[in-house]
Amino acid sequence: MVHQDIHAHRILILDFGSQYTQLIARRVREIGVYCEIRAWDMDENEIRDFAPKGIILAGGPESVPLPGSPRAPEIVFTLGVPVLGICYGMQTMAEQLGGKVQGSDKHEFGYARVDIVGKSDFLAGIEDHVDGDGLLSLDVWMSHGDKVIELPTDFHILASTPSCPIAAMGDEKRHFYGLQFHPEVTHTRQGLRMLSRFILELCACEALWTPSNIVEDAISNVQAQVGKDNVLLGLSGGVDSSVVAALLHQAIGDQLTCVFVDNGLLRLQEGEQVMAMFAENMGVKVIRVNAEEKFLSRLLGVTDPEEKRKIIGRTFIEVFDDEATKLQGVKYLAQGTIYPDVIESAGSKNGKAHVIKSHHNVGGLPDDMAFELVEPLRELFKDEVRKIGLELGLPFDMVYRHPFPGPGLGVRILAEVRKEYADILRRADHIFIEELRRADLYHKTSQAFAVFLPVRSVGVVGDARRYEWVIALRAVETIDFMTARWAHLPYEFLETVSNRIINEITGVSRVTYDISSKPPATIEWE
Ligand SMILES: Nc1ncnc2c1ncn2[C@@H]1O[C@H](COP(=O)(O)OP(=O)(O)OP(=O)(O)O)[C@@H](O)[C@H]1O
Ligand SMILES: O=c1[nH]c(=O)c2[nH+]cn([C@@H]3O[C@H](COP(=O)(O)O)[C@@H](O)[C@H]3O)c2[nH]1
Ligand SMILES: NC(=O)CC[C@H](N)C(=O)O
Ligand SMILES: [Mg+2]
Repeated sequence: MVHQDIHAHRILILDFGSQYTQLIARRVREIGVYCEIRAWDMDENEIRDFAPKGIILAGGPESVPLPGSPRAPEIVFTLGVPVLGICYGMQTMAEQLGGKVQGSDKHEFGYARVDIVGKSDFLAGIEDHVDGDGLLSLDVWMSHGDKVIELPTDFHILASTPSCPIAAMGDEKRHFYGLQFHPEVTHTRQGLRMLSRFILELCACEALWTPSNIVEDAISNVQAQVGKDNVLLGLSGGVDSSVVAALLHQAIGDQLTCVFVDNGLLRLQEGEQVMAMFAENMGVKVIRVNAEEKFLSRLLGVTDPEEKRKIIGRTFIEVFDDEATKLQGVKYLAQGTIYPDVIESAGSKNGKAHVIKSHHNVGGLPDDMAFELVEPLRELFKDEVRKIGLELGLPFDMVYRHPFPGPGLGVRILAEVRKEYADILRRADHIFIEELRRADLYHKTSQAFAVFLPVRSVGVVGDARRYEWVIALRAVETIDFMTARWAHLPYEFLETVSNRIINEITGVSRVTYDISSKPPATIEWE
C-alpha cells in the first residue's frame, strides 16, 4: 500500500536553457524528492496547480541586462515557497526583486574559492575550509560572465570572492537564495549538502522518492490505468524495456504480452538471451518475431542515416500492429520511454533544440494509432530506472548493460545494410564486448560497440594479401549520454581486440579506434 502520495512533496525547476538543468533535477531526485523541469515561461496557473514546495531557477546562456532576456514568472516570488536561483536564475531573481546585474563578456569559468559572509540558515555548518581567523570558505565551480552588483531589497550577501563580491545572496525571511556558482556539479564539494539543505530543511520536503516507493506507486498506477485489459510491450532486452517488462509482470501478470522483434540488426545471440531471461526464467509471455527479412528488404539500397532510422521505426510499429491484431483485444501499448526522452522531444517541439537524429521510438508513432500508451518510466532518469530494475529483482548484469539503440546495427553499418555486413559487424562487436568483460572494463565504460566502415583496405595475413573491410571501435564514458568522453582504454587491451578481430574474421583487414568526444561527435556514427 502506498500510504503517501510520493509526488506530493515536489520541487519545480524552471529551465533557462542551461546544460546543467538535468543535472539539478537528478540531484534533487537523489536527495529523495520528486521534481520536474519546465520551461522558464511556464504558465502562472500551471505553476499554482503544480503546487511546488520550492522552486529552483536554473542557469542559462542569456544575459539579464540585455533586452528581451527571459524572466521568471512573477508568481514564483508570490507563492510563499522558498526559491533558489542558480547562476542565471540568481541574476534574474536579483533584477526582478530590485537589485542590479552587470553584463560582461569576460567569462569566469572553473574552480573558485568563495568566502562565507555572515550567518545564514542556508549555509550554517556548511564549509570546506576554516582559516586561522575563523574565516570560512567553500570550493565551488563557476561558469558566468555577468554578475549581481546590487542586492535586491531585504537580501544579504552570503558568500563572496574578490572578483564576484555577491557570489551568494539570501533573504532569510522569505527563504529566497541566489548562488552564482553551480551546486549541482560535483566540483562544488558541498553542493549536494546545499541542495539538501534547501530542499529538505528550507522547503521542508520529505524524502519519499525512493526506489521501493517508486515501484509501489508505478504498480498501482498501472493497475488503475489498464484494469483488466491486455497490454503489449516491445521488449528489446535493453535496460528500459526490460524494467518495464518486470514492472508490468508484477503489476498485471498474464495481461502482459511482450513482443521481441528480431530485425536482423541485433547483437550476436541477443535473441536467445532475451528469451532465456524473460520467457524461461521469469515466466513472462514473450513472442519472438523473426522480421529480419522484412527489415533488411526495406533497407535495401538505403544509405542515408535519417532515412534508415525512419524505415526502421515504421517497420517496428508495423510489426507491433500485426502482433496486436493477431492477439486481439490489446488496448494498450507499453513503452520504455524515460524522462530524458520526454524532455528532449519537448525541446524539439518548442523549436528550442535542433533535431540531430530521429530516435526510433520518439515522435515515430502514427497519429491514428489504435493503442493507448502505458509508460511507467516516463518520469525517471536512467540511473533511477536502473535502481528500480534492481528493486524489481532483475540481475545486476541486465540492469547495468550498455544501452543498445533500437535501429541497432542498422546505424552502425555506414553503408547500405546488407546481411553479410551485419554478420561481420556482429562478430566484431561480440569480440570487443567479450574482451571488455574479460579485462574487467565493461562496467568502466558506459557504452562500447563496433562500427562497420564500407572502406576496403590492404593487409597481409600469413603471407597472403587481404583487401577487406575496416572496423572502428567506439567506447565512451558518460553519465547522461548527452555529453561523452572517448574511453581511454589501455593500448594493450586495444591490441588484443584488434588482433582477435582481424585474425578471427576473414572479412576484416584493419581496426581503428574512435577518439572523438561528444560534442562535437555523437556517440553513434549515424
Ligand atoms: N528489437 C526490439 N524488439 C522489440 N522492441 C524493441 C526492440 N528494440 C527496441 N524496441 C522498443 O523501443 C524502445 C526504445 O529502445 P531503447 O533502445 O531506447 O530502449 P531499451 O532497449 O529498452 O533500453 P536501452 O536504452 O538500455 O537499450 C524499447 O523500450 C522497446 O520498447
Ligand atoms: O533507442 C534508441 N534509438 C535510437 O534511434 C537511438 N539513436 C541513438 N541512440 C542512443 O542514444 C545515446 C546517444 O546517442 P547519440 O550521441 O548518437 O545521439 C546512445 O546511447 C545511443 O546508442 C538511440 N537509442
Ligand atoms: N551559467 C549561467 O547561468 C550563465 C549566466 C549568464 N549567461 C552569465 O554569463 O553570467
Ligand atoms: Mg535498446
